[in-house]
Amino acid sequence: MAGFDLSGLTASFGGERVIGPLTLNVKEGDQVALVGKSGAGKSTLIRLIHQRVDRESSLVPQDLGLVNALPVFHNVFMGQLDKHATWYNTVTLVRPFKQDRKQVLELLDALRMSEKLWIPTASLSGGQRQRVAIARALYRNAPVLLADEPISALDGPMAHLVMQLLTDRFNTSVIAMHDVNMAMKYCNRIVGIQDGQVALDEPADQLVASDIMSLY
Ligand SMILES: Nc1ncnc2c1ncn2[C@@H]1O[C@H](COP(=O)(O)OP(=O)(O)OP(=O)(O)O)[C@@H](O)[C@H]1O
Repeated sequence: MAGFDLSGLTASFGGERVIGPLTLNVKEGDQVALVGKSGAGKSTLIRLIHQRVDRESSLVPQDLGLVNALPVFHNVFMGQLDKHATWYNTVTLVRPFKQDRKQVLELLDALRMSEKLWIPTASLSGGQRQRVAIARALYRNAPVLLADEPISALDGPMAHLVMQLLTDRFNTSVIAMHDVNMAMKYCNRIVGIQDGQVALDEPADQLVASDIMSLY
């Protein structure tokens, strides 16, 4: 599976509908930026999509989902936990295999933090922690990337480096983003969410920033 076609997506909290019913058809090659004001429903939608496509996706959740007590290596390795036998994962906890160390190190190098390989995740900065979650998604290497504000804690040059990496490595993605200019630069389709509904769905090259700003 590379794309997906989901319908009947709904979510409610305390009896109040915050998403849908909503239909989203994402084709292979679609790099979708989910935009919309705070509280519009982007994170909830990413979670709903993840529930449906699950193992076919690499997820970068907004809360990152890292295990603070474990080193960076192990947090990145978790991206492939379900691809290995239990014995392999258990051995890795104590003595990681050479080929995995090499692969994780290459990813960290691409994210400019190879020196942090064995550092406990708890002692990293916010931007470094975000890059660990990104490395875990890259390591998983699933057909679809689902990412919820993956560059929110990164400085300008690092945000560009990460978006370039993500769009190079994942042919199909749904990325919730607040930065409209970054969304238009790195994604080829813009989906605007307003009050839990799709209020805009256009190719990025047919929009200007002010078209998107009307959602805010
Ligand atoms: N666990 C929850 N319990 C109750 N309400 C929730 C919960 N999660 C989200 N909501 C509500 O659902 C709506 C959509 O929230 P969501 O986090 O999806 O928005 P968002 O567009 O991702 O916002 P942001 O850009 O601030 O991250 C909001 O009104 C929010 O208060």
